Amino acid sequence: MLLSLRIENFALIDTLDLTFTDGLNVLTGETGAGKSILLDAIDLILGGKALSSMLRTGESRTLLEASFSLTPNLNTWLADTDIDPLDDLLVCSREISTQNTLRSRFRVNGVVVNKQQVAQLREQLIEVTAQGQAVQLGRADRQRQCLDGFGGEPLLKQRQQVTKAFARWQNITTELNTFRQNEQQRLQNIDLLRYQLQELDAANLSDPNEQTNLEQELQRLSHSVELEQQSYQVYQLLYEQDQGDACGDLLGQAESVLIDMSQYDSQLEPILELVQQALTQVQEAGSLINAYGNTVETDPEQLQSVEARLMELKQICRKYGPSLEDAIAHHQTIQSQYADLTGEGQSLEELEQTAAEYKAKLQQACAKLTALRQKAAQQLESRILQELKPLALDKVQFQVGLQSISPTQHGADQIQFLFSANPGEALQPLSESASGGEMSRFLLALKACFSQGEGVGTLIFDEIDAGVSGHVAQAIATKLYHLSQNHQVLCVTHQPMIAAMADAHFQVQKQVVMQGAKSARTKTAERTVVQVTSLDDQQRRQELAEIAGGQTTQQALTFVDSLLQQAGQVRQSYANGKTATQSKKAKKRAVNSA
Ligand SMILES: Nc1ncnc2c1ncn2[C@@H]1O[C@H](COP(=O)(O)OP(=O)(O)OP(=O)(O)O)[C@@H](O)[C@H]1O
Repeated sequence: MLLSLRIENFALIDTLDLTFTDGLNVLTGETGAGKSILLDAIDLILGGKALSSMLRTGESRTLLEASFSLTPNLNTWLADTDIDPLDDLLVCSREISTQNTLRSRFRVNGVVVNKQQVAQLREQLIEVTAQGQAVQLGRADRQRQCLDGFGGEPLLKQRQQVTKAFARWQNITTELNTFRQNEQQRLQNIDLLRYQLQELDAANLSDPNEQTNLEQELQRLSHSVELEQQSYQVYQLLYEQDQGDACGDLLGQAESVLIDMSQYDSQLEPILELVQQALTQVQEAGSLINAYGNTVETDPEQLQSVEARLMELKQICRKYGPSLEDAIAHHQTIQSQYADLTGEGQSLEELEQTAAEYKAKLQQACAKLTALRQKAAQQLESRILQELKPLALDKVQFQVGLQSISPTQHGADQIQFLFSANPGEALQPLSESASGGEMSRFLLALKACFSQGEGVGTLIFDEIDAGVSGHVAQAIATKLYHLSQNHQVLCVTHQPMIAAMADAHFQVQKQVVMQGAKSARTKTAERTVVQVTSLDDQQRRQELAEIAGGQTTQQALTFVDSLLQQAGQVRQSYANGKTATQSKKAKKRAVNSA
């Protein structure tokens, strides 16, 4: 429940402190007096859109603060958010400043909070019903929200299921369409890769040095005759010269001479050693070249096969190289691309099957939602009719039309509120057939349907009585009073009958005052100021007379007294009804326990 409101430097308000009561709080005042400014302040505190034009002219900072009584749910929210209760209060404030840019800060019990947190609080603290909502209520989406809200937790949960199922079905449908578009390209790619794979598989590539090795072998095979002859020539030079001494013979001779010499001079021994090593190496080289010469042979078949393989590798490298190493890497890459494109991913058939399954699940979820909506629609129809009856609409017909449409994220139902205020006349869409006053009462009845049990603490009505008069206004007054017995109600009205039902009555006035003269040179200037007075009984009679008749004549005051008497009767009959219901319940409990 809203306990108090403090406003500083906002629109036409300098400073304002208001204390509210439980039950029905009524704000009255002439048109343009500033009633909506107060509601705007409450809206801003709880997350409404801030504009720099909202600040009091000449001021750069506004402070708005509302105190609410705590409820178990609010206590839980405070505990979850790590904010301490403040003397059993919840104090929400908003500071808006305009130094260069518009800045705004929300606080709860002095702790800075963000907009989402304020939005969570708002759901529990206030619900505003304004004239503009009549237009919104004509919209199909708003009517759907109303019906779903009325259906409660099970219906809202099912709607979430539908939203999830729809998102899944939409995703798979997009995937499927993309898959279909890509299919032609995919099949072409598979063909191309298959051809390349066959070619590369056949080439049997594994060693990146194969080409270099084969080129060397080619040289050897194509010069085998020369190599054989030259090997023999080298062997002779080193080892067995036909004519003259071979290198080995000459080194042997040098060795003998050096052996003799070193008998006389031991300094020659290292030289002897070098000659002996040279001799050993020459002998080894001779034996190796001899062996090599024996292996070299002319092999035209091998030469042909090397040439053919080299030709093949060159072609492969031209297509997939430039080097053999690149061609081998390309082979590995296309192997995995081919695997990706063929069968290892999802096939078109699999995707089509999954899409069909998701669609069936979506349809099932929608069907369940439709069934819950049908049930909720029946209940809402009878509840609305029940609530409209005392609002001087006892002959009204109301129906919630449900028409099947293709599934959407909100289900597969087109919802339309159908209404007829006049007996014998066909039901028409609410937005087309209800008059302004009928729409206001419909809004009020709808609010009443939602307002039983736990819910928001404060219901705010901004001129819900627009366009009505006489006994209809009285019916609205009675309904507002009934609502105020379960919730605190804050109501802006021009109707004396509604104002007469108030538990607390505030008069909003706009005055022009002289301000300034802070120094001798400063001129005084006119300023418009909104003031709010909490009326005592006497003041209240005067204000009621003012709004009833426009002047406080004796006649108007007599009318006001009759209104206050009528209000007393409404209170009394509500109290009697409540007592009767309570004793009925007590009796039932006694019977049950006996
Ligand atoms: N941000 C603002 N700055 C200055 N003046 C403003 C601002 N907002 C509203 N006003 C003025 O304050 C006055 C009160 O406006 P408000 O809408 O609160 O009146 P009201 O009492 O709700 O009137 P009605 O009964 O006609 O709806 C009007 O003269 C309006 O032009």
